[in-house]
Amino acid sequence: DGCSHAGGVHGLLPSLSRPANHSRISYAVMLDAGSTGTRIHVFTFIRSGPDLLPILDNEMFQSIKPGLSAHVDSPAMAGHTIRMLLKVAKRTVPRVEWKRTPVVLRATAGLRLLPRLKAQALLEQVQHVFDESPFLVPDNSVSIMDGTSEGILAWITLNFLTGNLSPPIQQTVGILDLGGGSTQITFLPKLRKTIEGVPSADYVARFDLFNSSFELYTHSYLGNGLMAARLATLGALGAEGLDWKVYKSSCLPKKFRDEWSFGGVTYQVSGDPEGLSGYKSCYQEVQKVVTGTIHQPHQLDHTTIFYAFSYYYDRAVDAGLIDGEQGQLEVRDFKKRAKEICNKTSQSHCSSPFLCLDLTYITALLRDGFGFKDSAKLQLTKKVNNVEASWALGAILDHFHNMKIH
Ligand SMILES: Nc1ccn([C@@H]2O[C@H](COP(=O)(O)OP(=O)(O)O)[C@@H](O)[C@H]2O)c(=O)n1
Repeated sequence: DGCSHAGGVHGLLPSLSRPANHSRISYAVMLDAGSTGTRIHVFTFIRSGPDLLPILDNEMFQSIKPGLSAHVDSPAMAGHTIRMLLKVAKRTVPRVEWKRTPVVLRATAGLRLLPRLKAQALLEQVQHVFDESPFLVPDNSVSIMDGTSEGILAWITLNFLTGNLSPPIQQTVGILDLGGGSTQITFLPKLRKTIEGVPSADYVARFDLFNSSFELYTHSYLGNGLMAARLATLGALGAEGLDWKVYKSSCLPKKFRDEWSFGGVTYQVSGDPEGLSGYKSCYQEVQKVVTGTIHQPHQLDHTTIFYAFSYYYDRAVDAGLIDGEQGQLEVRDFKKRAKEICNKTSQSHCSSPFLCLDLTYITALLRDGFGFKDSAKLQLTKKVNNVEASWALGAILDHFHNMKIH
């Protein structure tokens, strides 16, 4: 991951109501403490009034691996990570603006999965680095974000970047986010039945924007991110990384054996040398991680376009399904490629030993989990107009506009 400059996302404001002399440039820094890495987003906005959405002029982005949870037993390293990333903010934001520029960190599934006190110790290190920094440190600047907010804020980002949030709001896009620890689905239902059919109240989120209230279907599944799903498939979720224990799966190449780490724990993993291999047995294994846990929304029709990012995008690239920053796929394309990779015993299977498992899991999650049809179209996305597809931008917009998410 390198740095990127956004070209400027315009046309989101009704310019009539914006006297030029009242608009000013402001900066905001959001750190995303994910389960597989920590990232910094430095946003440059042109703001004209508290009631209007700002124009996003630029995003500077950089990331560091692994995530903070890998430093669970050495919290000082977490502080070091944050100090390194804040250097990007110092280089990007003019010195005179530092004390007016808010810095915020939100942690996702990696820290949600840790014992409370251990996560707390990591966050205290972050808070300490923030307090020593020259930036504006708002109240509640360092915390673990709940899964519902993660889904809604990513929905806000993608709809802001695709120009769907400027009034009058007509068409919106849905989002599918596949992290390491958790996965999110969020969309604006067109049918009342979708809201009425939710299993519990926390599948519905409301917030206000331009005097309209939105009611979204959203849910975050902790333990169904791609790395957590690997662990669950291997039967190692919640288990310790014991030296003598080898976790096996028919999704891995028969002769493969290696160490694999997630969330600060290292596991011995291997294929099943005497047992089964290939797509069919792999599908049965990953299906167990999906069925019974994922709710199928009443309506996932063809009229709502879903933007799929994070690991959906990364694995589509690894599998050679798309190249470039965006590409359209159907759910059946994941299935077809999963079959090809899992049923192939050649070298390529061994050079990316987890690709069969990952593609098969993505296929099962989309079809058996959420209930997408094979013909459902997904917009695979890394960036829109040069800005990262992530909840980070939505979180900053919420910080400035207080959308009263509940
Ligand atoms: N700005 C971002 C954030 C995450 N990601 C990708 O998202 C995936 C994992 O997300 P994550 O580590 O935040 O996982 P969770 O903590 O959300 O479960 C990785 O493939 C990252 O490379 C990205 O491409 N760009």
